Amino acid sequence: MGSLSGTWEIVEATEELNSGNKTGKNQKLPELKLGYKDNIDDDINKLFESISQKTSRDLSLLQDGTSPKMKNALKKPITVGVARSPRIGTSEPVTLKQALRDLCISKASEMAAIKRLSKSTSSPRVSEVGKIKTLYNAVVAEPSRAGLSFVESKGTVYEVSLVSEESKSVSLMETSHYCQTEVGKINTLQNSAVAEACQPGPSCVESKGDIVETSPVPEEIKAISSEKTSQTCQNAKIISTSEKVHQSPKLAIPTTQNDAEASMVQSNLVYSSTKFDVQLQRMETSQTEKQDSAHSLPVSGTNASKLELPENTSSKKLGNKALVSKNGRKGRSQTVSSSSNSVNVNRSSKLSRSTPRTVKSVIRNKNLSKKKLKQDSSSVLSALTSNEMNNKSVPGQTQLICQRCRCTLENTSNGGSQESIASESTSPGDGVDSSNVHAGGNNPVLTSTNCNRSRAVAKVKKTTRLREQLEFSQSSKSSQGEYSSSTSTSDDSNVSGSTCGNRPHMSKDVRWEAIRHACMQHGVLGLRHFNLLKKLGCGDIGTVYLAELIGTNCLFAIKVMDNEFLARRKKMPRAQTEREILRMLDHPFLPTLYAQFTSDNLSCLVMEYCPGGDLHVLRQKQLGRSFSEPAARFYVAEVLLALEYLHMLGVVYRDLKPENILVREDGHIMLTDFDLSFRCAVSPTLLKSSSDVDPAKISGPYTRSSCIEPFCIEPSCQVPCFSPRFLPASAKARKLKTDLAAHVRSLPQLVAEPTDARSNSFVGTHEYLAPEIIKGEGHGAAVDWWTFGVFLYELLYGRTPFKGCNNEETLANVVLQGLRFPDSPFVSFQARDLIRGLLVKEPENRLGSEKGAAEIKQHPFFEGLNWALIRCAIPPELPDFCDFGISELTQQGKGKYLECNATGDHVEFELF
Ligand SMILES: Nc1ncnc2c1ncn2[C@@H]1O[C@H](COP(=O)(O)OP(=O)(O)OP(=O)(O)O)[C@@H](O)[C@H]1O
Repeated sequence: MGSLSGTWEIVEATEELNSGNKTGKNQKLPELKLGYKDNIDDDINKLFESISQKTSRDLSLLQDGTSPKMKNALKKPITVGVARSPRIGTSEPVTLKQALRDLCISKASEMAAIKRLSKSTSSPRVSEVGKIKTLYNAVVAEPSRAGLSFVESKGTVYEVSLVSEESKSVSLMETSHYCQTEVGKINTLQNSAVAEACQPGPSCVESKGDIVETSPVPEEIKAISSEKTSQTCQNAKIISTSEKVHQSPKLAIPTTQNDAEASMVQSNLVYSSTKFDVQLQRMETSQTEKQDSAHSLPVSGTNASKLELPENTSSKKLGNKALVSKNGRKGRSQTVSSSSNSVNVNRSSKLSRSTPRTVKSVIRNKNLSKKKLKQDSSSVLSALTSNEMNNKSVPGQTQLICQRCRCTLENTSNGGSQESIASESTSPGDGVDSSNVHAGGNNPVLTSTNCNRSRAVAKVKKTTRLREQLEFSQSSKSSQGEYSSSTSTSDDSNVSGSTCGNRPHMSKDVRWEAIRHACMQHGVLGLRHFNLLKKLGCGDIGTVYLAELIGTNCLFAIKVMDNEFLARRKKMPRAQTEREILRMLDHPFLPTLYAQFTSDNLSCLVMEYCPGGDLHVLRQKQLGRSFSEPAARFYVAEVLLALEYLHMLGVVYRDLKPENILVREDGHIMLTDFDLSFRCAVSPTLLKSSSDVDPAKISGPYTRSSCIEPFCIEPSCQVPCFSPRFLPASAKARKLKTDLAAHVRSLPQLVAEPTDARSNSFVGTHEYLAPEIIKGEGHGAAVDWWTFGVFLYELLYGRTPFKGCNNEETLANVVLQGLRFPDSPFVSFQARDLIRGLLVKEPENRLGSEKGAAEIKQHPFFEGLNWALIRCAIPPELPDFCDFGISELTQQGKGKYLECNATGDHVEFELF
């Protein structure tokens, strides 16, 4: 045979087979026709037989000196029933040797594949069956590992719930049949993705074409607590690669970190590729109804997170499957498919009103039960807020009081509504209090009809109860009242009136009572109801006075702004911004706005009074004009929390400096002055942090030791018997700490601060301006981390780091000069390291630019700090803190600083 290989040709010619030997030349080899319907073994056998017969016959002929005519005949194409190429109708000449080799290889491959399959299903490249089996295994294995379970079949709908390790009850029997189809492959792919999403670890699913490979989940990740698991389960990453195009589909289901926010689960599926565009989309195809199966996983609550899988499609369409999240169709999740060649990674996700991914079955310990309770409360609260109380809600008690304030209703109907945080919300109704709403959520609007009011009262009562419940569950050991992450918005009117509101963290404040009482008594609050005692200071847009609400012994700081002046100087927008931001705030380290009104073209903001002066003045009073490190740490920590909160509300502060940090009566701080802030949208995102930690940003001991609250383990807390014998206790403690720190860092991180916000304004204070502002490149939230670094520097060293002889030089230094630390006073490595991380000139490399305050909080400078209880921490001692008694102030203030005609409408006093 070998000697004749060059003379024999086998040409696939299906057409010729069908047309019945048009040339007539093939008639000489009819026995080589192989039928499509014969099985491959028969075909091969026949082929071999024919070839051997012909070969021996021709050989004998040739040897006998047969005519060359016969040789030519042997070169004619023969028809082979089994097409080698999918291009049917075309002929491809193939040598006999090749054909035989192909056949043999093919056969051998088949055999080997079958053999391999019988041993293991791990190799998906064997055949379709192999692939499907592999995929099937992926489905079976992954959910079971990730705590997913299939429960019921509902047509084509896959319901996938996220359950923890404990509740893994997998009913796999129902899944077997669907894996026999291409739909099964798709479903498997998707389920793998979902399963991966629930993996409490950083593993990912890689899909290469039809093949799904699932990386194992590290054991230590599995071992995290179920609470952490549920958090972790919100994050997922899928990397899928089709044959030709690499894709990076991402399934990200970010969730909020705190309990109140946990009620909102956001699903964001980003699945992009060029050829393998994947959308989650239901495809109604009757043809495949039989093939499809649905598997629903047990979910607690009525709203499971559902993924709806496409009903069948042929394998050719696999690359273009659309996977649809049911949530997405309900508007709960976003589905983003990329167009070709663009990997659309939409990391941002919007908080939706979706029902929380509850995991009742998993909640076994008390903590989780509590958390669940809180989630339920908050979800109900948020539901009420969004659905029932939209534009109507106010806390019950205040509502009742304010109902009697005719002024309130008049003001409401008068409009005076101004744009507020939420686009849909307006907040008229002066004299009406605020309601507790989620940040950036719905601001209440009180309607003027009694009917609506009474309905609102009922709802508000309900909400108040819920909020109390929530507050109760959220309360810490602090004796200083409740803290809630929710925000109150006060009413607003630039016409006239007043605001009496109630903010959770100040709900027991007597000043609220005083304001309410005044509201009831006078109807409309105005300047005439205050004794202006002292001018506290004068800013760009207004003057701040210390004032007493007449007859109440309650002191307030009233910021008075002349509207005409503002309009002339085009500063109205700044005043407006400040007013809007103040209305949103409800935080212990940010000012509380008690009321606002307009009198005689003067806009007035009634705020909490801080008798401790500002940090700039306080610093001057320190020994060496700088704060000790513990004092500085205390102040910057509180400022950090305030900034974090502002960022979460979509406020980039931009004007951080000691002058704007006021000291409260109790020694804690209050960040004021928001007229230079800018507001932006925030899209809370859950980031995987293990790979996200950029070691370049953090040097020094960060990698070795870090505050890992709440798992922080001091060496003194070590239980010696838990330490391995061969390790000294301190080494063991260090190792444990490092492990835990690494573990905490590997957990997903909620980023609820604006990371993409942009502004081009040139605002700030020279010595505090970030390089990107000076360069006019556009800036975002990272400017606050720059100023935070300058602020810390100034507190510790008594001067700012880039100060020049004049403003121009200062600006040049900010952009060009490297950071230097003076030799004295002595400042710890950790403090300098933090400053170094913050004062990075490129905003994208700056500490905090990626994950916001959370990134900064983890810095060793704050090690051991109990962030949650910082309000209970004892503030630094205040030097000769001069707290005027109210009577003294009243005596001092009357007529001395201001001339205020309290009885009439006309108010005269020095403004600027
Ligand atoms: N709630 C308050 N309690 C005590 N003092 C306050 C209070 N709010 C403001 N002040 C003081 O009043 C002064 C003027 O404050 P204001 O915010 O109007 O101006 P500013 O801080 O100079 O900012 P800007 O010029 O950007 O408006 C400040 O120096 C501040 O110390």
